[in-house]
Order: sequence, then C-alpha cells, then structure tokens
Amino acid sequence: MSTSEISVVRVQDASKRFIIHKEKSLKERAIGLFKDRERGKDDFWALRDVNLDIEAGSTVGLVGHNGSGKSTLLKLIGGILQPTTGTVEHRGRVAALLELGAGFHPDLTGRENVFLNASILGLSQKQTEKHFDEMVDFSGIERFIDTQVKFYSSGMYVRLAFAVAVHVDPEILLVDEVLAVGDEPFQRKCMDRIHEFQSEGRTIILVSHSAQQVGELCDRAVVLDSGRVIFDGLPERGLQVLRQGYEDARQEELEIKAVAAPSTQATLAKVELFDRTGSRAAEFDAGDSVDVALTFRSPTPLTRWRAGISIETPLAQVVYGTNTELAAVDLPTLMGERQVVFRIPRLDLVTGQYYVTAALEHADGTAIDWKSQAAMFTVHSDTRAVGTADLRPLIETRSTQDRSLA
Ligand SMILES: Nc1ncnc2c1ncn2[C@@H]1O[C@H](COP(=O)(O)OP(=O)(O)OP(=O)(O)O)[C@@H](O)[C@H]1O
Repeated sequence: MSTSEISVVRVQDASKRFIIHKEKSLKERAIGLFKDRERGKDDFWALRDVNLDIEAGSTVGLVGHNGSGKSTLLKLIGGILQPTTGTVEHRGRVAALLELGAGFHPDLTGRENVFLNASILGLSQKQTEKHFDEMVDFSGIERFIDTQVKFYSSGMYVRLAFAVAVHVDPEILLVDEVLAVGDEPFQRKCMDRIHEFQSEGRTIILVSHSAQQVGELCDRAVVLDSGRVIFDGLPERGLQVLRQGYEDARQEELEIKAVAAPSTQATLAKVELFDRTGSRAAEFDAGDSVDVALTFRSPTPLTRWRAGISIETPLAQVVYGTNTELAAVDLPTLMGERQVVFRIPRLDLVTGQYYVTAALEHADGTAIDWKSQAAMFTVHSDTRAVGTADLRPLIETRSTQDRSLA
C-alpha cells in the first residue's frame, strides 16, 4: 500500500494568507489618508508551502512558538479554514476541539449545545440521545447541563466540548491546546481517552505547548516556525529543534540588548561534564560519578546569588534538580570568573540520553541567565527497566502462608 493510500490527511503545498485591516489613527482619518482602501490592509502569510501526509492511526503533535501557525494548520485540516493556495484533504469523520468558544452557542444550554454540536459532527438526534448520558457523565457537569453555556467556566466548557467530541465516533480527532484548561483529574481522563483512541487505531492531531504531552502521546512531531514546517519526525528530535529555536531566539535577544547597552550583568558562560578522572565526558556507566561544572562570569560584584542544575530526559521530564540554596551552600560574591561544581557521586540512571539545564539566579529565585539543555550525556546500565531511576531492587519471594504461621 502506498503512503497516499493509507494517509487520512493530505496537505499539499498549502499556504494561508490573512488580510489584516489596519486601524487608522484619528489624524489619518481627519486628513483623509488611506483613501485607497487597499492601503489600510496588510497581507500576512500565516502558513507557507506546508506539505504533510498523516497516516491512519498516528498521533501527530503540532508544536512551535506562539503565532507560528499551529492553530491555523489545524483549522485547515478540519476544514474550518480554506487554504489560500494548495490543497488540504481528509478522509473520515473529523471531530475538532478548537479554541474556546468555537462550536458552542453561548445562549443555548449545555443540553441544547450537545445536540447542536453532535449534529454538526454528523450524529442524528437518535444517536445523540443514545450517547447523551455517557457524554454528560464523562463531562462531570450534569448539575449545569440545563444552564446556558455563557455562564460556564472555561473548564466546564472544555469538559462538555471534549465529552461530545470523543463520543461522536470520529476517525480523526483534532485537539487545540484546550486540554490545558481542564483541571488535573479531567486532563488525566482526557489523556486516558486519547490513549483509548490510539489503541483503536484512530488518528489524532494535537497542538500543544506541553513537551510532556507531546512526548507521552505523539509518535510524530511537526515543528512550525513562521508558518513553515522546519522539522517533521520523531517527537524527541522535534522537541530538541523547538527548544534550540527558543534558545537561539533568547541568545539573539541578549545579543541585541548587549549591542544596545553593553551588559553589566553576570552570565552563565559554560556547562561542562567531567568523569572521575577529571576528563571531559559525555558517556557514563550507571553508578559512575560525574562533575557538572558551571562557569559564571560577572563584570561587577554580584552578591546573594545561586547556581542550579536540573537533569532532564529528551522529553524535558526533570529527573533531578537542585541549587546551591536548597543544598545550603553559601556562595561568595561573584566577580570575574568562578566555577561551581555539582559532584554527583553515583549516576544511578537507566540506559538513555539525558540533558543538563543550568541556571544563574538571584537568591530570591529570579533568573539572571540560564542555558537550557546545555550539555548532553548518555548513561549505559546493565539493568533492564523502564523509567529513569536505576533503583536495582533485590527481588525475593516469600510464602505469605509461612509468615503467618511463624
Ligand atoms: N483570522 C485571522 N486574521 C488575521 N491573522 C490571523 C488570523 N488567525 C491567525 N492569524 C495570525 O496568524 C498567525 C498564526 O496564528 P496561529 O493561531 O495559527 O498561531 P499558533 O502557532 O497557533 O499560536 P499560539 O501558540 O499563540 O496559539 C499569527 O500571527 C496570528 O496573529
């Protein structure tokens, strides 16, 4: 079977242009500027030449900076927006959970909206009646089902919208960030439901700012930057590309600031890893010791500061984090260059790749400088386990009967 035969979403050379209507100032209006209507408009390309083939049964995370075009792409896939050029096709019933407000009518009650929304998604009145109790039960807002949704909190709104979306039997589920609105138990419930969807072979496309969510759910990440796809592949790599982008933007901002006003600020200059022999290293065996050495510089005296590190997985889950204040270590005034070394006596981690993020902060926790994923290392462990901590339990078995007799 060719890719095109099994793909349920196909985006070909799609671009989307928005026309932005500029507000004229009072002065411009008074002196009759912008007589030509076109001069009050600006073209803006939110997406440029996007190509995507999404296979049935995959879960794809759309990630990128604010304004990079994720929601616009999701709306094109859902058919809510049409591309300016190019084509977007999908096969199968689509349920879309887009931003708050889309899909529900504020003056109608929860109950009325469920019927309206389900019918838009292709369910007959009878089918909706059949699933109605399940939907309301899933939403957990039965007490408010006959209240107009304009009085709902954003969390209640999302609960009901999600409940409808997952009960209309969609082949493709589009989810835009809304999961972040629900409270923790509801988010967990949604995640479980999404896992169920995955095991049933349905296709999910979600926009998320949560690296953890993308790592946990997706088998593919598409990274957007200024409306273009800059990466399409494994989530681990996609999240690295995204983080590198954030880091580059931060560095660029710092450089611009530095040119505008030469900094008197202290910096975290280097993050290095050393093995027990004092050599620079990036490969360790579980149980080895590692020195994480941070080099700081300050052109003026900096008092009451702290240094911190965290060890993270490629999906940004923190395995361990500490700082000199938590460790009750007093640091002398920083002037010129100084190194702070965190010696970890045993790296009891399971086989895998890990990153060190490090920071320089004021004593009250406000950031002065930091380096995200500044150093990478690999751990080799001979134990076979999942997770990150290499706890090496001793496993023994006992007869509980013998114990009760004793
Ligand atoms: N209807 C619209 N009219 C004009 N511009 C729009 C419209 N919708 C989106 N845009 C612009 O298109 C760009 C991409 O927006 P989009 O919402 O797709 O970004 P995003 O990656 O989802 O951002 P975020 O992470 O902030 O949700 C933004 O600059 C946004 O201002």
